[in-house]
Parts: sequence; structure tokens; C-alpha cells
Amino acid sequence: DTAIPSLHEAYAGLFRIGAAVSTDTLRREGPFIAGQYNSLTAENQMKFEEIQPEEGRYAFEAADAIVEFAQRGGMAMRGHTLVWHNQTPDWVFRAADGGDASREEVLRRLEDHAHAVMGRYRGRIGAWDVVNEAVEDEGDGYLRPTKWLERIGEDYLERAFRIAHEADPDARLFYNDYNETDPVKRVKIHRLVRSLLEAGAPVHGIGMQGHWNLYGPPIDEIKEAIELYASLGVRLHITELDVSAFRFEDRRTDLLRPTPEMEERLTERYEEIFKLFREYRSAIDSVTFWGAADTRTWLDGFPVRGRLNWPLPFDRKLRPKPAFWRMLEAA
Ligand SMILES: Oc1ccccc1CN[C@@H]1C=C[C@@H](O)[C@H](O)[C@H]1O
Repeated sequence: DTAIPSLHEAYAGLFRIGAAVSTDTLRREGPFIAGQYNSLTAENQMKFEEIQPEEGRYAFEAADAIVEFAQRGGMAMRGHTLVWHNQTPDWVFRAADGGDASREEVLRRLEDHAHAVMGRYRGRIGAWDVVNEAVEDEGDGYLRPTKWLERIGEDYLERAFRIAHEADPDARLFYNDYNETDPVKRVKIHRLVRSLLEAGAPVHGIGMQGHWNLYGPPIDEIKEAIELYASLGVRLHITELDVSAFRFEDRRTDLLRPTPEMEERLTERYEEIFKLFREYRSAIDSVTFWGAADTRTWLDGFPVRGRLNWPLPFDRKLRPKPAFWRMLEAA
């Protein structure tokens, strides 16, 4: 809409403003998205199961359409994601005889996939989430016990980053995770990335997913996490920002729209969050929302099936919320 200022223009010179999209949202909301954002991430259509559903059969049509839209609009692209325990087909980890694939077999499959995808979009995707969510949330566990870890072993992250760098030496390579500000988990993420850097692995950045809510994490906790990660000398991307109306453990299903108190809280949260990002603009290169507007958010139905949510700066009619105007002022 021409009457509304552009978020990405307001933040030009600070950091890119991005959104997770699909070919559906681009078809329905393309002009709005191109006006507000100058970086795109495929919400699902570049994940392993979408790109290579069966061994050797690649499906690039949807990803191609998103990359071409970004190219036409002069937008950056973030690749999401190569190594993750979700939305990855079982065949990757299975041998021909139905048993467990060997370390060598899984590494070769990862190499084939990375070279196929990163090679295809080389020069058009500037940053990749090479590994997503490898660190354990709970307790004193360190690496999440995934099939990647089981089949390849403890060096799977180092191998993944080296493979990605060979596939596209120009791409900036990120480790991406959620609950990334939690005082316990952030120390594990810091330890992991530091160990990769010490091993000489080409890790260029940390992706802080930013799946936050109206009540937390406290702005000081976010600040501490930004400082901890920036101290590693890597670049920071906020990769999946949204502000849920509900705490993760809140399973209420009675609301069809946010309460006035929730809307006021959202405005305050986005204002304090973007003021913090501005304060750390020397470390932050990109801030991506996990959705372009409330019309499409993964939080509709997660973690509570069938429940609506209103986590983004634009509502279900693509109208800017009060939070949008506060973010403009904070630029
Ligand atoms: O916040 C979470 C809580 C539990 C599991 C996963 C996550 C976040 N997981 C993200 C969310 C949506 C997916 O589309 C993204 O690819 C994934 O990175």
C-alpha cells in the first residue's frame, strides 16, 4: 500500500528487514511484501523434505519462484535450512537394506544435497542456516540427540559447515536456534559455536530465531544473549521473529482476537525489541519476521491446534498495527 511507509526503508543502513514467505503468500500478498521487506526466507519450501523428498529426486519449483521474486525485488535471501531434525525425510538416515545408514552414507547425502541446493542458488542466497536447533533445551544435555548426531557423530556440525562452504564459498553460514536467550541454553550455544570456530569451521554467524512472546524473555535477557554471541566475533541475524500473545505453556483457546491489553503489550514489546536491535546494529545485519503478516503465522495452531495468534506487526488485513508505527519511530 503506497500510503504506508516501508519498514525496510526506515531501517535501511541499520539492518535488513525480512519475512518468511511461501509461494502462496507471495501470490496473495506480493506487492505488500516487496514494499515492507528486503530479505526473504522460505518458511518451508527450502527444507530438506521439500527439496529432495526422495533420494535423487529434486523439487526446486517453489524455491525457484521465491528466489526469482526476491531477485526481481532486489531482496536478499536467507536459505533455511540444511541440517535439522525436523522436516527431513527418513530416507536420509536409512541404508538400502532398511537398517541405519552409515556415517559415510549420510555425509555423502548431505554433501549431494548441499551442493545441489546451494550450487543452484549461488550468488542469490547470501546467508544459509546450515544447522538448525542442534542444542538441547532441557537440563545439562549438550547436543540434541538427533539422527544427524547418531549417524555421523559429534563432528557432524563441523562437517556440515565445511561442506556448505565448499558448496558456496561466498555464502555467510549460520548456526540457528530458538530459546536462544535462555541463560542455560545460550551458554551451550556459545560453547558450540566457539568450539566450531576453534576447529576452524567456517561459521560466520548465529541466527537467533526470536520466537518470543508478550511476557518474555525480558529485554535484558535478550541483550545479554546478543552480547554473549557478538563476543564470538560472528555476525548476528534475528531469523524468525514473532511475539506470541501466549506464553508457550498457556493452552487457552477462548480468544478469537487479541484483548486490548494484549495489543498494547505487543506495541510495547516491539518498541523495546527494536530499540535494542538498533542499539546493537553494529552486530546485527538482518531481522526477519517468521511471517509477513498475521494472515500466515505458524503460531496459528502451534503449540495449540486450532488456536489463532496475532504475533506480527501487520494484521489479518495487512494493516499496520500500532507496533508498526513505534518500530518506525525506533529506527
Ligand atoms: O519455537 C520452537 C519451539 C519448539 C520447536 C521448534 C521451535 C522453532 N522452530 C522453528 C519454527 C518454525 C519452523 O518453520 C522453523 O523452520 C523452525 O526453525
